[in-house]
Amino acid sequence: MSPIHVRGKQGEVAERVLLPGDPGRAEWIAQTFLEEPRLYTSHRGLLGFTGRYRGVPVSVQTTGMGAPSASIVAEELVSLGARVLLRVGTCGAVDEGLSPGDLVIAQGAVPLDGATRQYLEGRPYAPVPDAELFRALWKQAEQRGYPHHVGLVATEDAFYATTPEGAKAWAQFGLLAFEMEASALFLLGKMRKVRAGAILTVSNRIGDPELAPPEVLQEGVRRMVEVALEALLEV
Ligand SMILES: O=P(O)(O)O[C@H]1O[C@H](CO)[C@@H](O)[C@H]1O
Ligand SMILES: O=c1cc[nH]c(=O)[nH]1
Repeated sequence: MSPIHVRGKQGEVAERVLLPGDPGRAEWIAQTFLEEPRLYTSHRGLLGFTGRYRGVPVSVQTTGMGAPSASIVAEELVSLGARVLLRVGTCGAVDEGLSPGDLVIAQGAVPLDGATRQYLEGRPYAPVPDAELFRALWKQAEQRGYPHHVGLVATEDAFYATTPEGAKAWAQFGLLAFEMEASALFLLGKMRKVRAGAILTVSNRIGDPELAPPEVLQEGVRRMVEVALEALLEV
């Protein structure tokens, strides 16, 4: 029997899973990086593929946008046998030192989202990634010399509610960027005893009306996926 949303069957999802928000990115990753990719679910547009990377089974599963959708997908992936959940996403820069196309390796995610709050039932908590996955991401980015930043991100619900002024206020607490899924994935990693991590590409500055030029964004995403796949093989 398949779960309600991720309509894969037992055995169709690999232990190691990349999690982009965007189904187009999932398809591109599967076609560009995986050997013999096979679609196991397309329900609700949450495309999921399994193939091999350097001979090792890897899945790439769309989360959709936001922690409510990502948490549903993560729970169902775990029920299907996933043991490593690695978000490959985009983010809006807060810190002045970040440029479009740079990579951000999340060391923790401030949980501004409602899904994490509901799971925690009001408890204060600091969602952090799996330490070994985090270390592998950092090492792989460093080895390749790709511009990258390591630190705190915030997971928000309302993309358009965050203003440049609001972002500036967060910058004083060391926040690098905003995104919309990491905190719930990190929390679920701890709750369900699987490894979770997140690497992001800077797609814009908070408040920009447009994303970075396509070629800059595409090269950042390509680097992010390369780093993510190599890190996946280390855990
Ligand atoms: O590019 P993805 O992985 O979707 O990530 C970011 O982009 C979406 C918002 O545009 C949100 O999902 C946010 O987290
Ligand atoms: O949450 C997000 C994600 C990407 N870009 C933003 O501005 N905000």
